[in-house]
Amino acid sequence: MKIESAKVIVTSPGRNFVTLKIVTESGTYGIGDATLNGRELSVASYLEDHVIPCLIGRDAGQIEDIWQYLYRGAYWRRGPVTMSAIAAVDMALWDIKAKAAGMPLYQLLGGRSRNGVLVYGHANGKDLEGTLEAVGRYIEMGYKAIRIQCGVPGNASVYGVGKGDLYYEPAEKGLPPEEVWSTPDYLRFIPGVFEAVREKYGDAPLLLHDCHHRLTPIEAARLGKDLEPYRLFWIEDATPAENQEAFKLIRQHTTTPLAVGEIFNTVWDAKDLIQNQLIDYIRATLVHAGGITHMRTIAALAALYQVRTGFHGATDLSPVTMGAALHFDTWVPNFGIQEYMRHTPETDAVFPHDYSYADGMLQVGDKPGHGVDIDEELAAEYPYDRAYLPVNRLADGTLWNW
Ligand SMILES: O=C(O)[C@@H](O)[C@@H](O)[C@H](O)[C@H](O)CO
Ligand SMILES: [Mg+2]
Repeated sequence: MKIESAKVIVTSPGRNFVTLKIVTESGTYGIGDATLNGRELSVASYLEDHVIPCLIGRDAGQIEDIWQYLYRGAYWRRGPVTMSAIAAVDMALWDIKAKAAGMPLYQLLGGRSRNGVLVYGHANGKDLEGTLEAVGRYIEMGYKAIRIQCGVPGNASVYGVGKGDLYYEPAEKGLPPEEVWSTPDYLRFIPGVFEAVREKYGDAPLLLHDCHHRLTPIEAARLGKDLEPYRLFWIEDATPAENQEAFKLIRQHTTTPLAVGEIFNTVWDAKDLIQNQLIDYIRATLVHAGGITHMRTIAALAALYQVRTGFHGATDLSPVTMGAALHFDTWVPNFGIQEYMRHTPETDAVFPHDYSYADGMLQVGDKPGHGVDIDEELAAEYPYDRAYLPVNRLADGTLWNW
């Protein structure tokens, strides 16, 4: 089944998405997500100017060979732009192969390993009262797992406290907004938030929290210890992970489970973390870590060390990633949990899909492929609108991690 054409579709139904569509000579097509929040056009160009010319005429069924060709053949390996481009090709080719086989992608991967995909939603509030109310709303919607982010008194903004409730969009149009951060205020305040949640809603809800790269290892160790009475499911991105050894220091101080990796893009970013059991969940997901082909490598290594998947699933990952990830989640033996930040209705209209939410779980559909499409006409109505993630500074102006 030869690749006849391929194109990149950039659309912005409320936020920017980059999608690759590969069409074979038989007319069967597949789509892949190539969205990299704040750097979208770099991946669009990588695909249009450097990858697509090399795809035309190749056998769409040779998924592994094309993956190796794009990874080794680029000479310059790894990185979010390269690996997001490779991911988009990979997702589209797996979509084609499953459609050609007449089966949903999870069947092609190895069949169903679970009845449904446990997801977590995002309860957040500008203050403790608003956050407690948001947690109640997620419990009423049937969520068993809830991520909790709360405004910190004295701080104008913190990560994860959005403008809305169901939808959280961190990127802003125009140039990067600058935020100010106080770790001492945060470390003093956050344990009390989880104490209040447990007091109000009991021990049953699975509670998660995202530190979003802002702590040093010893600060993360302190927060992990302070949160132990509230038995969190995980704290995420407790400290930047370029130095994977940093997690040793956190691990030796606390039993709060650790998740990391949404900004990872190959197995090499996580190898030492996994092999030394410094983490409990790996957050890397299809769109930024080389697609289904490479995520199988990462998940297989993780399984050897009882590390489970915890795919990133923010709104800046398109429904194409969500759909393909749910097929992976349905199959992968060492599944942990799937993040589920809902997309807006206008985004869902551009990307019709067959996955659905009920009672704290997402279910994949049984259509051949990954079950997500793109309405090109509708997509064309939303031109690209440059937006950036915020930049973070400490009170003295030191540039910090957002
Ligand atoms: O865990 C998460 O979902 C966050 O870390 C994301 O919202 C992240 O900030 C965005 O994906 C960045 O684009
Ligand atoms: Mg995160």
